[in-house]
Amino acid sequence: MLMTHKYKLLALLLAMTGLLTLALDQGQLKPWGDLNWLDLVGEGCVLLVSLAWVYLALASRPHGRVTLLLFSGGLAFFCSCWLDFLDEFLRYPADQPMMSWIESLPAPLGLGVLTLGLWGWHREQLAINAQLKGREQFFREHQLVDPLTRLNTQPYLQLVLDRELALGKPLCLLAWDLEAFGLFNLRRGELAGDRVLRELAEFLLAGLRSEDLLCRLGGDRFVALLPQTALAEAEAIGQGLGRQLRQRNWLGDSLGVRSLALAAQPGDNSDQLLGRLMHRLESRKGLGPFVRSA
Ligand SMILES: Nc1nc2c(ncn2[C@@H]2O[C@H](COP(=O)(O)OP(=O)(O)OP(=O)(O)O)[C@@H](O)[C@H]2O)c(=O)[nH]1
Repeated sequence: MLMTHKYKLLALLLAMTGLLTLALDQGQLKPWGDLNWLDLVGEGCVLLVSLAWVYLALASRPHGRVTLLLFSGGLAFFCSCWLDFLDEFLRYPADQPMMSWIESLPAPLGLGVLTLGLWGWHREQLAINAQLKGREQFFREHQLVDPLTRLNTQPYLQLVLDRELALGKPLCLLAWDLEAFGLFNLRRGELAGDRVLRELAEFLLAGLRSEDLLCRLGGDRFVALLPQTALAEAEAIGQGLGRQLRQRNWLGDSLGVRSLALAAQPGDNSDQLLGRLMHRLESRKGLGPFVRSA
């Protein structure tokens, strides 16, 4: 990510060398004995922190207005800190206040712009949180995310399931299993297989309700947890999605999807419930898919 911002990094380097040249031109080196080491360490730390802000903003963000605000604000603040630091080594003539202005002005300006950028980042995060609602529910633990589909994985589903079952809330699971996916991979290649998995994840996510939690259970299986849902309602949701799936050409003409709904029973834990679901899915093999693309 950092190298996509090479022009911003270049601007930072230019600002640094420009200010260094200006400071050396305007000031005179202090004698070694006049250096205040405590100030030097303090100013040095602030300088490093300001540099870390710029680095973190650039390393974690793509191009865009918010990134530009964060970078410009961070850069202005960094310039102030840089001159403050150089100040410790240089003495400027008392009758030339220019260096003191250049040193003082960018800091408040930069912090203002940086705050605007953080506000933009906050609004962006709210939008992303809303988008993530169907992918994560109560825990944010990103080792539990499948790198291909960005859906949560089985351990995460079990955490949420155990929590819901312990509360005694009624719920259903809705599962999808690609039929003959291994063969599809062999014929069309793994990359085409990956694309189908990603498309299916996006499709299911878009079709489920915001309170449902969709996870990938490894390989070609997806399971959604439908809280406060009766079996008939879960089956209707599954059938509705199945009808829409038939129109999707990315499924390919050789690929089908089995789908199954299952209600939690009183006293179930996540192992028992998922075990029953997998057993029922397995026993459907060979009976033909619920959904086959047109
Ligand atoms: N492209 C791709 N394939 C995967 C991925 N993970 C698992 N697979 C493949 O998914 C297939 C799953 O095999 P099975 O569970 O036997 O399923 P199937 O081939 O659809 O067979 P049936 O379910 O019996 O119809 C295997 O061939 C795996 O190699 C992945 O991330 N990407």
